[in-house]
Amino acid sequence: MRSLAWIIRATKENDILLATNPKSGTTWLKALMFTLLNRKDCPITKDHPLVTTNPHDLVPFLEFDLYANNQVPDLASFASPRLFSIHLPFTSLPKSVHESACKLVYLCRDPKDVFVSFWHFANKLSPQNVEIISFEETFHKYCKGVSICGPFWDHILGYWNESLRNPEKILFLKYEDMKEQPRLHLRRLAEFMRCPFSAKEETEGVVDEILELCSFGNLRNLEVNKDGKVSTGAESSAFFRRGEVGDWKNYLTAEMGDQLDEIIEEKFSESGLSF
Ligand SMILES: Nc1ncnc2c1ncn2[C@@H]1O[C@H](COP(=O)(O)OS(=O)(=O)O)[C@@H](OP(=O)(O)O)[C@H]1O
Repeated sequence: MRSLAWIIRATKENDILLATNPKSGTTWLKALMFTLLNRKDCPITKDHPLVTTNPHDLVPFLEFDLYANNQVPDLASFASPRLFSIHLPFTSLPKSVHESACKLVYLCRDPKDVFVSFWHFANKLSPQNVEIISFEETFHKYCKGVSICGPFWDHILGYWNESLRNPEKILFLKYEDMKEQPRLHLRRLAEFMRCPFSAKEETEGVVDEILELCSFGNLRNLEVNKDGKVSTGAESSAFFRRGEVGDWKNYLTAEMGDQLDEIIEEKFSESGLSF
């Protein structure tokens, strides 16, 4: 990842950033946040942008898409409020994010499911002539904190602690909670993004319409996500695997599960966070 001090220096007051550790449900939240924010201009019809465009091309990553090959991307062309995404750890965010009134939504997920999701994703993206990465070796590294955005505990705790200090600035969400009570958390998200549901929308069932549009089953079965590629060249289908809570049980041995649980307990016990 590039040096990031210069990224987001143009952060505006009403920008909204989605921050995640990879494989925590970014694609889902991108779809939900895009749909929430743009629902006046893009009502939920068969012509909705999500029907023809993968969520990653609607909400770009600052570090992987916009700044990857361009030191001065044209951020002004994005409609306000602008919606961007980042995988950066909290400690890598530049001053402008802290100093502006821009808002951050952080989504985390059970690290065991994140690991399994990441391993599948990395193998799916490997060129065919490259040996697929070993499950055991990758697991060993993950437990030691070796992963693309640093130790998962630092990534999560960085945003978690700040969300406790500054709840107006950071909304901290969990994938598992979103799965369990999607309506509740979608309403919280809409409030936080300064676009709460009106009484009329509530009566008309817009909450459920958005959840259905952005559901795993719906997005995965769209042509664009079955056969298409995102702008970075990755297959769209790679972002939709199972979308379940607890799939780690199908891949990690009981010992591996215990090992990760011990690390989770050790790293998070004093934080009030649990998985
Ligand atoms: N709509 C929806 N609802 C619920 N879950 C979903 C959805 N879309 C994608 N997914 C699942 O999210 C996992 C991919 O994580 P990310 O989107 O964070 O990947 S990435 O970091 O953007 O590459 C990956 O999880 P696993 O299935 O466990 O691998 C996806 O299947």
